[in-house]
Amino acid sequence: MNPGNSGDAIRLTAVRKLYGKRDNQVVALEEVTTRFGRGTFTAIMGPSGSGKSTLLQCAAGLDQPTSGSVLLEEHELSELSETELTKLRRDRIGFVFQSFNLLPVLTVRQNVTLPLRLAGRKPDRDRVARILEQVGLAQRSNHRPAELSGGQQQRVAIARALISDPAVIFADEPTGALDTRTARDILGLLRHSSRAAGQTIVMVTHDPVAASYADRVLFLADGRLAGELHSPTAESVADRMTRLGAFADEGPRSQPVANRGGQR
Ligand SMILES: Nc1ncnc2c1ncn2[C@@H]1O[C@H](COP(=O)(O)OP(=O)(O)OP(=O)(O)O)[C@@H](O)[C@H]1O
Repeated sequence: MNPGNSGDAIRLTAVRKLYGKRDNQVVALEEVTTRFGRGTFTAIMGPSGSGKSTLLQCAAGLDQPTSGSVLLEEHELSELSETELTKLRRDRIGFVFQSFNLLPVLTVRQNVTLPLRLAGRKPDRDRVARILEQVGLAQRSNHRPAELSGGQQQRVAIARALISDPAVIFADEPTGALDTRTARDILGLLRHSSRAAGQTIVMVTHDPVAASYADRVLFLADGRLAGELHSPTAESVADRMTRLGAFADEGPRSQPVANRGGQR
């Protein structure tokens, strides 16, 4: 292990990401430097198009920065081959997306154990039972996704992310498709994973209430870091988002009061 990195699960240094060519080039990320401590839960917020998903994709090794470095545990991602990256993602990273990405023909149990079986590992019966219990799906293990509610499907996706005991879980709008109550269950589950199991959670969200479950919120604006909040509350997050102009077209109540012209 890199001795200088013992407290960090992920470290980004001067990460830049450009899309497109010359005259229609988009700067999605500009000089982003930050770290994600082991066992911490971070929410990433910012206006639409500010680079949140790009940051998540680069940090998870799903996309390559144009320049800069991403260290995930002791691995410099740009130095890994595609095969090594695939193995790292499979063994050390869990993903949860808004769209669940479950396979409709498989049962809950088969969906949850799929990552292990793809990796040629035999699922441990007790562990599978424990995780299904933890996400409240013990009674549903033989059902197919179409027989479950949206919240239950998202819990299957979380169980699937947890099954290989990943060091890091990346979640992109994991509660975007869920009602408020179900969303809170899911967020509680993610928070529990960081507190009880020491997993590092990085979650993109638009929702200040969802972000308030995290230990820290990172704000992005125009591809740059625009501050962070520790021990966030829904109110403090909403206030910061309003100042970043994120809610600008949602009506007069959410307009900044004190600032003119969007200045911060
Ligand atoms: N594959 C791509 N090709 C070209 N431009 C892209 C691509 N992916 C993202 N972008 C651009 O990069 C910028 C950042 O996009 P990104 O999806 O990371 O933002 P975001 O903050 O996640 O947005 P949202 O909240 O709307 O999902 C945007 O201007 C977007 O149009």
